[in-house]
Amino acid sequence: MGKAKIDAAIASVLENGDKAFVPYIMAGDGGIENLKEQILFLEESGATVVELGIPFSDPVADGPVIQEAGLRALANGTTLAGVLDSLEEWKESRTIPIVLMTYFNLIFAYGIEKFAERCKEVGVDGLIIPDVPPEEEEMAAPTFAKHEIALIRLAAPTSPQSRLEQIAKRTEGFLYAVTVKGTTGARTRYEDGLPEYLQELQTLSAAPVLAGFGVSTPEQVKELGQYCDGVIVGSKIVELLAAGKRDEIKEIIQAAKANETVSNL
Ligand SMILES: O=P(O)(O)OC[C@@H](O)[C@@H](O)c1c[nH]c2ccccc12
Repeated sequence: MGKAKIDAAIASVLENGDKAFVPYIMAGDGGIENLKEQILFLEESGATVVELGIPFSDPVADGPVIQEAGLRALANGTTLAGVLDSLEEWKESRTIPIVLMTYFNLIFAYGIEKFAERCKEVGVDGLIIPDVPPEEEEMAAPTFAKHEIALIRLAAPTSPQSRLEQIAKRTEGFLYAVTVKGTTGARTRYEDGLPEYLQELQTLSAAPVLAGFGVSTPEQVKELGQYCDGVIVGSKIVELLAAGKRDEIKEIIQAAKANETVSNL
């Protein structure tokens, strides 16, 4: 459970010569009653960890596709407490680790200690909290550490070197390497110097480095995988799941498995 479960899941794909694949979905998009089936589909399709977004009224780091999914989820009554209850109900049915992506306001309103305890109870293994910078994480990080919940830190191409070092040293579970400046969403082109940036993060980080933001095709998954330990895909998965295009989701996940290289980054 917790951080150790994420560590083991990623280590096992890497030992196999594959890359980790982390799909992001918005909890409650399509109805909270379908959350179990959606996550089990991702598990069966070969995902390594699921990143589960909690809908929020002011999603400052989200691009348009995820914002809309959040609005749909809020419109059908999805709440943080409701998502946690759902995860608890069927926790024995899944083996895939769960990482919640949530803004700090929701955690603060819930109560940091109570939230950490509840995460442990329902089988949440890690957290991504995009609006808590390293300078401010002290108010919550020790509580999550006490409950062995991984706090996954985000590194951005705009972070200065000293900050990247600090983030890479502290991260737990994996290091989330943000590949582009700006919000989430599909892109057709990466920043110049991305391979070097990812390789540098690999040398700084003791934890696996996973790249996310703007990845949407099986080809991009393969390309990026050459420079890091795996990829995270959000907007494209959200879009395909809402459209019922599950075969395309499987193709994207499979691209992380096939251990071949392509080069036109
Ligand atoms: O949607 P993209 O471009 O594939 O990027 C992943 C991303 O959506 C997911 O990890 C995420 C959703 N909301 C976030 C907020 C901050 C950081 C990351 C996220």
